Amino acid sequence: METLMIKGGDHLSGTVTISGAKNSAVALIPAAILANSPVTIENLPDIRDIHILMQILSELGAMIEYHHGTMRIDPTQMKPKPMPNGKIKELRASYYLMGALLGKFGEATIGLPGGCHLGPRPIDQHIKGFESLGAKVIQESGSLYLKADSLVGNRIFLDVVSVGATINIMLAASRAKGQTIIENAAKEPEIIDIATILTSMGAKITGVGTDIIKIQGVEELKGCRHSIIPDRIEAGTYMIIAAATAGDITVDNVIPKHLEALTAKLKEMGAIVQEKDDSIRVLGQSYYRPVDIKTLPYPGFPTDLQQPVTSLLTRAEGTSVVTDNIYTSRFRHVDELIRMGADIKVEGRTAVVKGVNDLQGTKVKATDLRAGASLVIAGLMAEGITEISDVYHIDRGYEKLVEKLHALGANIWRVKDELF
Ligand SMILES: CC(=O)N[C@H]1[C@@H](OP(=O)(O)OP(=O)(O)OC[C@H]2O[C@@H](n3ccc(=O)[nH]c3=O)[C@H](O)[C@@H]2O)O[C@H](CO)[C@@H](O)[C@@H]1O
Ligand SMILES: C=C(OP(=O)(O)O)C(=O)O
Repeated sequence: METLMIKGGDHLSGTVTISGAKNSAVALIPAAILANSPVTIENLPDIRDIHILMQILSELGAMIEYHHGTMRIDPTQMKPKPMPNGKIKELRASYYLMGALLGKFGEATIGLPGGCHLGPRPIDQHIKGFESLGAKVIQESGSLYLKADSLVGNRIFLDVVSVGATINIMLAASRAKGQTIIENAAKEPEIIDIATILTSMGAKITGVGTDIIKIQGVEELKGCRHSIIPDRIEAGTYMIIAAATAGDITVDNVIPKHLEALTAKLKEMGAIVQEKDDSIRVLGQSYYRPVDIKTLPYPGFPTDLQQPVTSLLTRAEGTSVVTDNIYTSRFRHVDELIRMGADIKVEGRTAVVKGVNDLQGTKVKATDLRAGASLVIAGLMAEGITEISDVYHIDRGYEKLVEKLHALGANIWRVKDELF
């Protein structure tokens, strides 16, 4: 176990290059299972979730080569082995193995997924989708057993807009007989990335990026080469860091359109944000106006940036209201921020953030991935030294965090925890 140490107060400046998107990568790797020849994925982030998925696929018999962000997955020798426990529970995205294995073998036995604790995270819409395609789904002892003699396309209306269910149904439906129509589909950029790889593999998909996606199933999917889109959540985190440290950071290798909701809020607060074709420069200020933030499915404000932006709002002069409409309890960072001197009250899905003069460094704990990111931001703003424990959560989503922040002038380092 490691602790992250941050000596706050520096104005960060320079250029940071954004890695490939975690939430695309964790779906693209399972998608590769569907091919009948090797798939090569480029621009993979070097993060914990990717290493865990690689181990899971190897256990299932895939041959994997991985060098410098490029992974070659040969799925031709894979077998439908049950995966009830173990690594499956270490990440949320293991649920994509359900759709991918169902599409490839017509069966799968997979433990229920893990991921960040943000309140209940049911997968009923994934199950509804698989059942609509003709699969029998049984849940028993923490695992799902899925079986279909043949998958047949259908019309599926999602009761909630779900990123995971949309992608999972796309994976299975790519190999179903006939057409599947997903209504009330999610529109996140990562969904377009998955549709792009499936299309390169030979699938016929239209409507991605709208709330009606049509998938015409095909008999075979072939190998291909694919490069992952930039991680808009990592990019957004560095944009917030620029604002929080009154710095001047150019966030390079991004798709500025993916970050419009954050850009608008940073400008509303008073930061200067300059967009170019594939970079965004944020010039932070010493004074910020308070703003209200409501998280929504894309293109709304992303829930994954709610925790990071809450840290920034502690610097605004006045009261901001943050409402998370996606998760019922994504506020575990708040107690830690309060320990650092923040004035925040949580009621239900809403956090009321009153600006304070300064945060003070102290010992805090990363309770989940973006809670960890919010504490890093708070630590960079705070007086004195902040010690963040349970860094493994942060390592699920941020490639080379310490190195990237160092290069921007941050005083940040890792220490190995004493065993006793
Ligand atoms: C690996 C990955 O890509 N994770 C992202 C994905 O998670 P994930 O795919 O789990 O999130 P969903 O979009 O599915 O969840 C959105 C909302 O729908 C609810 N829901 C979802 C599925 C379901 O079957 N039933 C149901 O009720 C969830 O509890 C949540 O309240 O999208 C979230 C919303 O942008 C992000 O926070 C996560 O970073
Ligand atoms: C919630 C997140 O991840 P996961 O869905 O993998 O838990 C996240 O990336 O902020």
